[in-house]
Amino acid sequence: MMDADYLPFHPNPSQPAFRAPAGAVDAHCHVFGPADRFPYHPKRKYTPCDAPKEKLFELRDHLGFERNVIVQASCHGTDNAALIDALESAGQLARGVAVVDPSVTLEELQAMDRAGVRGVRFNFVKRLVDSTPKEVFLSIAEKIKPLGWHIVVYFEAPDLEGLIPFLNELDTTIVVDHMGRPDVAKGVEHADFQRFVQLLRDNDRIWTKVSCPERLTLTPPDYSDVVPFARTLVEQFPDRVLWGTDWPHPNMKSHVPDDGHLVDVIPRIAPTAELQHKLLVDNPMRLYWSK
Ligand SMILES: O=C(O)c1cc(C(=O)O)oc(=O)c1
Repeated sequence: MMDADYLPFHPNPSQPAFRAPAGAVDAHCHVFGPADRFPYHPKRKYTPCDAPKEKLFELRDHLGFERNVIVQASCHGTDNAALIDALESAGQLARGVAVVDPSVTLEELQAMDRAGVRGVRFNFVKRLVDSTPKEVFLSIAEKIKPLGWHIVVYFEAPDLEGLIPFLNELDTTIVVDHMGRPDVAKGVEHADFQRFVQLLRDNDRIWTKVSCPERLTLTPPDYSDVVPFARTLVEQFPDRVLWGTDWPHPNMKSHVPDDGHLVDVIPRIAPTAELQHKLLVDNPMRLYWSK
């Protein structure tokens, strides 16, 4: 049963005004359960409502998108069964990012690759996971090399400085979730966000998702205070940005985001058709559908 204070995803999101280009990819979303088929992990730090693949694919069509990149969420730990099931149902219309144990075998990784997995996720957010020794992550990074997978990392802005040496040890494409979660109260010019911008300037193998204004805004459900952060990244790194709904929006406290409204933020952060095409089609297709 979901946590007492858990806010389930929006039951009927609005139709976005923004029309996504043909082939648009929701490059960050999750599937949860259903718990009776895919139980939540005993070590999870939250218990969500069920958010099955059927609802995800329904939302994809409702928002005018064509493909999904489904990211393993911490509530399922390293049991990727729900993710794999969704990938097998979607065929070429979905790819995945898994969370694996250091004991994972090459055969298991190859089976995930055949299902559509193209990366692993390293989660550093303390309220979501217990900390994992860097050596463990480095051993996983070694194991995925034969697959040519990339690494998605989820951390908060205060963690960045300490993580930079570790990120520099990962010699594969790295995708940072949700812009590294900047504190929008500090503004784009603050040293913290500038450190993140500099990280991408210094490392052309580091990408970022310009997602989750709903998590970062100080003025929910208005997302204007987050727009300058995402727009800076889209304009400075147009070939290394991805966008996602983050449906079903786990652990939201301030409000239940309307996915149609999230889509309508896109033209504000990617103000030209060319930038929108890179963000929603070219970049995710290059990273997830190039093999
Ligand atoms: O901020 C969060 O609570 C959150 C959690 C997860 C997860 O549990 O994996 O993933 C996300 O992208 C965001």
